[in-house]
Amino acid sequence: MVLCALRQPLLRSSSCCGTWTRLLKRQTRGCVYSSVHGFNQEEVREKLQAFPGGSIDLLKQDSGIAVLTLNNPSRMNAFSGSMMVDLEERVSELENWTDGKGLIIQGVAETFCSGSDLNAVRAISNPQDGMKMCMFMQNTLTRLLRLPLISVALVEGRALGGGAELTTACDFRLMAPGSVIQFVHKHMGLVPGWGGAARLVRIVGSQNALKLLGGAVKVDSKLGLDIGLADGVLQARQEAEGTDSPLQLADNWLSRYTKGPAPVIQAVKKVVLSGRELPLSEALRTEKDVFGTVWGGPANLQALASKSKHK
Ligand SMILES: CC[C@H](C(=O)O)C(=O)SCCNC(=O)CCNC(=O)[C@H](O)C(C)(C)COP(=O)(O)OP(=O)(O)OC[C@H]1O[C@@H](n2cnc3c(N)ncnc32)[C@H](O)[C@@H]1OP(=O)(O)O
Repeated sequence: MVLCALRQPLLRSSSCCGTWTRLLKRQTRGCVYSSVHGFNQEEVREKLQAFPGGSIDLLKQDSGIAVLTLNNPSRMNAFSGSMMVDLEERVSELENWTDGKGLIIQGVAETFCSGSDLNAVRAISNPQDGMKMCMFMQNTLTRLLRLPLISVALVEGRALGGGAELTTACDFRLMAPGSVIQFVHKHMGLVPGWGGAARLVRIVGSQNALKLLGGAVKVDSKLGLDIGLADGVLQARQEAEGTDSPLQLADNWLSRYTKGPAPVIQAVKKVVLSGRELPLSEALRTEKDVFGTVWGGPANLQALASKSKHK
């Protein structure tokens, strides 16, 4: 298996500018589907742009933690076609963020995401268009999960359908009180198609995944913690002034894992990613390669010089 995120630096350093390079990068970085699979990214992008609405906004903070915000409040942050394209573009930006360490994904208006925009879904309900959208979103969410950033979905309100799938493309999920993650696909006569089933099995195991998909179960924060879908629950927000917002709480929660130099944090994500996705021999070789990028590096030499103790 090709682990694209780990190989990107090779692509970047050996390529020159120009349209061909950009096209090649876009096709190969997609990881799961390319022209070999009859997938034409540019064609699908054009089709999706015909269903506009909302936006995906990216804020890269000096702390090295970026915030990606789903912004389509009149539709409970459902994914319009143009938001799918936006997401792909924001992921490209993050792939090129050398100083990045962490990522928080949230929705505006105290809710996460109600899945695909049903107006767009109705318009492309034929199998051919459905397949194209599915391949586009699988590519984007695979690249999102493979970013060398430690990512967390901040779930407030509802994460439904494709919104639930999006949470599985993050390393962690934090649930606000009263929030729900629900794979409603069965009720829509569907199964997940954005890679959500494959990822869910890896997060909660096949027994729990079968229950969640087969029963379209509403996962609240308690159940989420019990089965390992949630990694933390935010405290109920006090109305008093000075209490942290959910985003501040998520930022604090994540910062314990992103504290340190970017190359080291990125290396941590890369070795875990390769362990998670690759057969053991390949994961070990990748680990060796990643180890080589930090051994004798500035952070390593500084730690050696300071004779640090780990009491
Ligand atoms: C299944 C797989 C597929 C994929 O993977 O691609 C999908 O994701 S399909 C989408 C699955 N999601 C849904 O079916 C959600 C349907 N909506 C609801 O269940 C409710 O709207 C809910 C629970 C999100 C919110 O209920 P509430 O009573 O609090 O509010 P409203 O229903 O009045 O919703 C407000 C406003 O938002 C519009 N809305 C909500 N979700 C969507 C959506 N996914 N697509 C388009 N529009 C959506 C809703 O129609 C209301 O609009 P209004 O103009 O005020 O009627």
